[in-house]
This record gives sequence, C-alpha cells and structure tokens, in this order.
Amino acid sequence: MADLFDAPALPGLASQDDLVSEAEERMLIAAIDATALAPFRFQGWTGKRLTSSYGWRYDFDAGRLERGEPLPDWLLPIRDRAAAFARLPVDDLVQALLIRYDPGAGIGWHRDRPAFEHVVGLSLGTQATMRFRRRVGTRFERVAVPLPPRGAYHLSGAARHGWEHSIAEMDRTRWSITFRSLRARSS
Ligand SMILES: O=C(O)CCC(=O)C(=O)O
Ligand SMILES: [Fe+2]
Repeated sequence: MADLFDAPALPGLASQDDLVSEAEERMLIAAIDATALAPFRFQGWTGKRLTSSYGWRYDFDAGRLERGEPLPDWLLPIRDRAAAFARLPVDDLVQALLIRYDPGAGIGWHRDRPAFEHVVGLSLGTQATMRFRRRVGTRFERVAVPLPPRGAYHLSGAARHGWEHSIAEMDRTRWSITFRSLRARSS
C-alpha cells in the first residue's frame, strides 16, 4: 500500500481527530439509537444501513428534497463544533443525517446528491476506511482515508464533486452523523 501512503492528501478533504470526547461519543450513540432509524431505501431497494435525518431529507424513492423535523437540541452543540472545524457558518449546516452501520453494512460508491454542497461527517464507534475513486481514462485513481472514531471529516471542492466515495462493510457497529449545507440556488 506504499502508493496510498505516498499519495498526496485529497484536495477538498480535511479531517480532525477527537471532535468529541469518549463520554460524548457514548451519549451520541445512545441518542442516535433512540431516533426512528429505518433501513435506507432507494427505488424499492432496501440497504443494510439504518438512517434518520433532520432539517432536510432527500427522498430517494421520490427523488426530491423534503423539509424534515428540526434538529434536536442534543445535536446543536455538535453541529457548532462541526461548523467551526469546517469554517462554515453554523446556520449553513441545515441537514443532519444519522446512520448506524451494523456489522456487514457499508455504503457503496456514490457522490452525495447535488442538492447539497458541504459535507461534514463525524464517525462514532469503530474505525472505518473511506475510499475515494475517480476515473482517469480507462482506470480509476484511488485513495483510502482512515476515519477514526470521534474524528470529523469535511468534503468540499474536488473531494466532494470530482471523486466518488464509499465505506467498506465493517465487522463492528459504526455510527455517523453527517451535516450538510444546501447548494446555493442560481436563481
Ligand atoms: O457514514 C459516513 O460517514 C458517510 C455516509 C455517506 O457517505 C453518505 O451518507 O452520503
Ligand atoms: Fe456520501
């Protein structure tokens, strides 16, 4: 894996360890588990990961963005910290997506929906690897980035728009909180 080790950091990807403490991590995991987690659905297909969302939700079955419940109080201090880390106005982070990946669950190759712009994620529970790829001619250029528990990452620019990302299935449970801003309307 020397090629990955030597690869330059992905433009548009920033990360920060220990955005939350271990005590906060336990609180957040319990709070996520207490939400109405439901299997991710995409055009009739049901994924293994469980999700709930606040602020806005993208309905993959209907293919549109819908307004959702406001963010609960317990998420607000975490959003403050996520915004400070990403150097974004806190009010820009209008969506919070909560995910639980039970053992065997992951997320396949994708780019986040174009309705959203900045993506600021927090990892909880267990280490994961976020894989990135982009097509270069007939092959894929690839980068793998560790996501340590309690650490945050920010996808913008090329990492957000030019590369796809995925998370391989894990053998222990991982939770994540992803805050997103909306893409500015051009009209
Ligand atoms: O679990 C994560 O940290 C990332 C999830 C993700 O890529 C997504 O929901 O678009
Ligand atoms: Fe994503």
